[in-house]
Amino acid sequence: MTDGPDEGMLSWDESVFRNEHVFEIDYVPETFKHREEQTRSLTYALRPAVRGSRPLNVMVRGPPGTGKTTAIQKLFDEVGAQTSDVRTIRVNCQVNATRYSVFSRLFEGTFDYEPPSSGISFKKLFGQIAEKLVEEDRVLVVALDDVNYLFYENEASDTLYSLLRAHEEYPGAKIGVIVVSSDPALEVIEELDSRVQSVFRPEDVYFPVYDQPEIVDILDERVKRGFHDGVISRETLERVAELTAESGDLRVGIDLLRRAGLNAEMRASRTVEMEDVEEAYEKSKYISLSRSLSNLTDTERALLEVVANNDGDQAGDVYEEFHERTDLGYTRYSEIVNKLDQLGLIAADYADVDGRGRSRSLSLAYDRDAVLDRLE
Ligand SMILES: Nc1ncnc2c1ncn2[C@@H]1O[C@H](COP(=O)(O)OP(=O)(O)OP(=O)(O)O)[C@@H](O)[C@H]1O
Repeated sequence: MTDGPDEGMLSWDESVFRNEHVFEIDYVPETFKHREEQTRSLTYALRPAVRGSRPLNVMVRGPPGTGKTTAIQKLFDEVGAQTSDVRTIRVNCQVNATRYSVFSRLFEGTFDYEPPSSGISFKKLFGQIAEKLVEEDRVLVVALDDVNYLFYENEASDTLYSLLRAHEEYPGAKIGVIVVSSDPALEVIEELDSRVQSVFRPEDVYFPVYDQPEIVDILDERVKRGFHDGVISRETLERVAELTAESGDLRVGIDLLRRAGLNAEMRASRTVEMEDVEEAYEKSKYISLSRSLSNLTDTERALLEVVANNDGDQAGDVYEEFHERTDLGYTRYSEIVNKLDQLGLIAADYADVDGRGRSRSLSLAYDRDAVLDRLE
């Protein structure tokens, strides 16, 4: 750097970023620190598949942003590099929340094209996938990522039952299942039908939240790849880690770094300072809120908006307004209330109401304006 008058100031063609892409949501990190034990357990469960046998089923649990999806992606990449005799398919259940839609994804992963849009029966869809497996003598490993969404739609038992009993209907079909859940309130196994429970005895792999020193360690790697040298001080990075640890979701930290970098550029500064981080946090702290909202249907969004406008009201009163807006009945209403509650968007608490016995009151789990802004 020179001692000229512009020292410390960015010009138009300069950037604090060496590679902004490392802060994007779909970026798969080169290194995956502090998950050695979990990676070992997953590898152990999948090892039989590489030898041509049915792998162990696995249940992966842990709060949001603790590396579950990344671990599976890395594992599948590794299996793919070892052998072509194993087909690995990850299904995002936030998007594919019914048995039919999960199997459509499996069809696509098997044949490299989508099932006919005119629609075929579930039995046919399943039959074609299984027959292809047997014909190719391949093992299929299915990861049901964010499986909690299958539970919200009451589709989990049927989906798992079909996958786990496939070899009975299609002899020779070898399928292993990894279910991934980020809902701490969901006791995955207990909530499955007993017919599924009797065949599903998965290995347990738990992903705890990262502690602050671990977060510093992981984010430091991104900083090195993403920012030019000297852009962010250790002290500022530690503040980022401290804010990230408040939610436990590593996505907050990654988003914080990116936004703080953009804020620094906005000030035409070559360095990211505390003020850039604090300002960025006002947005980054809502990243999990934005993520949950982006997957809601129109009626679910409508209900959330009604709750936002009647924060703390009784479920019965909220229903009336919801019904007026959507014309939907009480059963559907209750299902959506439960889903929003399980997603941590609202809290549905029982309370005594004068003279009316016990009733649920619905309140928002986030700041009202933050929710309404993001629903627009
Ligand atoms: N150990 C790690 N090293 C580097 N990056 C990581 C690590 N763990 C998580 N990440 C990053 O954090 C983000 C969230 O991770 P990931 O999607 O794997 O979490 P998750 O547990 O599957 O979350 P959710 O339950 O919400 O789906 C991703 O951008 C991922 O790259």
